Amino acid sequence: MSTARDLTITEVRLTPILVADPPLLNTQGVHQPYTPRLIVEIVTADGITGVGETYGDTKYLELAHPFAEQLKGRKVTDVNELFALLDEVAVAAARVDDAVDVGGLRGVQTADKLRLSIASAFEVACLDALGKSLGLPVHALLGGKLRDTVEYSAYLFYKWAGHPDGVPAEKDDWGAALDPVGVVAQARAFKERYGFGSFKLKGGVFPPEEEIAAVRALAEAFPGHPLRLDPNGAWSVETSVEVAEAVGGILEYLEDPTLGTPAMAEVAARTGVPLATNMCVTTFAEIKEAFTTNAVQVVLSDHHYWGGLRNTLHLAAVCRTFGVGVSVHSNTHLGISLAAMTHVASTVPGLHHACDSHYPWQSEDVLTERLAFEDGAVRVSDAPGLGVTLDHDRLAALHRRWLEDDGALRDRDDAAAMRIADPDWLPPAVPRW
Ligand SMILES: O=C([O-])[C@@H](O)[C@@H](O)[C@H](O)[C@@H](O)C(=O)[O-]
Ligand SMILES: [Mg+2]
Repeated sequence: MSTARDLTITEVRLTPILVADPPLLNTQGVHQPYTPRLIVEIVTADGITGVGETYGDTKYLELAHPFAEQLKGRKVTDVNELFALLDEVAVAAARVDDAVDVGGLRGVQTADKLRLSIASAFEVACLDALGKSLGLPVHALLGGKLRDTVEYSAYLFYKWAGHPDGVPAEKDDWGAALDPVGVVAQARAFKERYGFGSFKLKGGVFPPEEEIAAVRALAEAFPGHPLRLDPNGAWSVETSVEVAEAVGGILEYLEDPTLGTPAMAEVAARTGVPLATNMCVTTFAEIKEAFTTNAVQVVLSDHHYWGGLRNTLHLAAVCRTFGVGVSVHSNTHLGISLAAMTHVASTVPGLHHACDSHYPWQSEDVLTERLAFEDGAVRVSDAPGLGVTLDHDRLAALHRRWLEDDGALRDRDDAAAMRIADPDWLPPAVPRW
């Protein structure tokens, strides 16, 4: 007996929130005490709700609202149409500078990329709703999981013990990490708490010799564990080559040592150390130059800005064709996105590198139950949809924080956060070293 379903979208709810974030350092500055995210809920005529999550800065919100309007009356099965509608969402010229996005260190900021960063949350919400309606997990809608767990890497950051005095913030229990001893202690805590077997250090914060020392200390403390270093393009080609010569032999890969595909190609040619990126290949248009010049050996897909889970699979197929590895990039995110990342990663053939996730740094979430890392991995859910449940009280509380903010925190700005501690701070000119 067939059951008639009505998967027409009757309501789309957009809830901007601010979530607590520890004082994590990167080459631009430091994370603000609260960071914006956008939670998307899509409700069908049958009363099923699908959820998605993406960046929540103003430039994304101003696109999400008109896009949400266009979705009403369409069906959650019409995901291709959702992407066709994207072109109709106007992006203000001021938002497009084709320059590196200083807030997120995730490559150039084009109109398409901004649109895709919104569409991805709607795509995930549609797939969640469709999965719930069919009684199937999202991975089944993507063709089925190839593994039962997805491995993640510990994401180590140089970090202050707390946000500057007088700045309203949540406390964290990770302590400071400002030298090799601190970085190794942080790595131990990650391993003890979550069982991670590989480590990525966010670099570009201190002069390269200090970061080389930290990587060597990690290698000594955790022999045989894969290590990565990611200075977000802070180094010149010469500095990148020097670092590669110093620690290339103990790195699984070096991530975005320098900015731009030609410079990455030069480092790759001169060192032979595998290079990964979430900065120079961030759109389909950037693939040809990077792959034909052997500039990168691993692309880290961020489903938010690549345009969702299906686009991540398209990217994985292109990477496979060129013999380039693929894995998952992370910026600050919550459990909805971790679930989405885990579903898609479970379906990618030949996933040879542990994925990135900031999730352990997020003490707050909008779910009734947090996702768990066991032995450094997240179990792939077989429950319908993403397998997560929104906690409406938590969502409301984090939205209230966003409403009460005077605007200072609604757009991530790591340099502004650094200026609270160091009033003369400006985002460093690149290359910084
Ligand atoms: O959160 C950070 O400070 C990271 O640097 C983030 O902004 C990057 O997008 C990212 O984690 C990366 O791998 O480049
Ligand atoms: Mg990176």
